[in-house]
Amino acid sequence: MKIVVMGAGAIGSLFGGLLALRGEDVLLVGRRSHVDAINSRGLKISGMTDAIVHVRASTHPEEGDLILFTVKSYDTEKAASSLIINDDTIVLSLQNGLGNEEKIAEVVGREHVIGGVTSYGALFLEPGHVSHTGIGETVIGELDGSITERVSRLSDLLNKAGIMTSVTDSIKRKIWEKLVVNVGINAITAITGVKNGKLLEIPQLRELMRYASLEAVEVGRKQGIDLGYDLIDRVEEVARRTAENRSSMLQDISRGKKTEIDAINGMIVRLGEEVGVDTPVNRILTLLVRGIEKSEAFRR
Ligand SMILES: NC(=O)C1=CN([C@@H]2O[C@H](COP(=O)(O)OP(=O)(O)OC[C@H]3O[C@@H](n4cnc5c(N)ncnc54)[C@H](OP(=O)(O)O)[C@@H]3O)[C@@H](O)[C@H]2O)C=CC1
Ligand SMILES: CC(C)(CO)C(=O)C(=O)O
Repeated sequence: MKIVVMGAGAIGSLFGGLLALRGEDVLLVGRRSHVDAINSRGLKISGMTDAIVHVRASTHPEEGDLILFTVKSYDTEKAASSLIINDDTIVLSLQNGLGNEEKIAEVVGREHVIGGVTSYGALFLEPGHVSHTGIGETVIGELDGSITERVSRLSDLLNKAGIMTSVTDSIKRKIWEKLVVNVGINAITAITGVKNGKLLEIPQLRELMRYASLEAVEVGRKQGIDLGYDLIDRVEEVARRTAENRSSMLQDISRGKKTEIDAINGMIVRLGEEVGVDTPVNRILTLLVRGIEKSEAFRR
């Protein structure tokens, strides 16, 4: 199986690197400086995995049997348009936020797309070097909920590479559950500059986190997704488990990079409008993050 990683940044390089370490045929597709570093010195993975992986890298995709799709949500359409697929190609999105699978499906065809969420953690340190920062479950599933041979085969492939993976018949709910966690944690940490754990220690931020998550659960339920209100407590549990993390949105803001706000809190606002649920907390969080993205003063 030829594997192409579309968007070899932090998580894509880690997954591609782990698969290549297991002897899989992998091509990492990323930006020029990262590609050049990998082609000259190999991919360095540090942290929870320690390895130099000799894996091919390019700035342009080639045809693949499996495409691991790991660009940020705002790059989805452009990256999907550059894919080269055959009749049997599977495109597995591991992105955060809502709507990525649909955008990819619009470009390559729905039958090619499998959804995924991962609690693995990775950090892009410098060109040619990523850090493996967290281990968690990866869940994949067909968009229509069927349990197919190809999704089971894909799960086996990832498990063989040491990436703990299971198959679900409700990937949409899994994506929503991860979304609710990101809605609760990411924007508030990005605006206030605190690590995830502080959201539990500072009563005002904890209250805000619960309101933002609650709005997301209400919108999801109105959209017909079977989300329980206990999810709000799970958001707190994730903040506790990742207490020392600087959320991905906080990291993006600190580096002066665009954030995934539109696919996270912004998506709750948009969908809330569609189904008639008011989302004032997410609206303000979205406006603040968009404003900070435009403001030099907040770069740390
Ligand atoms: N990092 C993590 O621990 C986790 C991340 N995720 C999700 O996975 C997705 C990716 O996250 P992450 O790896 O952190 O992000 P990164 O920004 O580190 O990785 C994406 C990479 O793709 C590159 N890229 C974008 N478009 C193209 C293109 N057309 N051709 C070549 N390269 C391209 C980007 O370059 P450039 O930056 O120059 O645009 C960047 O290097 C996000 O949705 C994130 O929320 C999910 C779970 C964990
Ligand atoms: C789970 C959490 C909030 C961990 O930091 C995350 O997914 C992120 O930062 O994007």
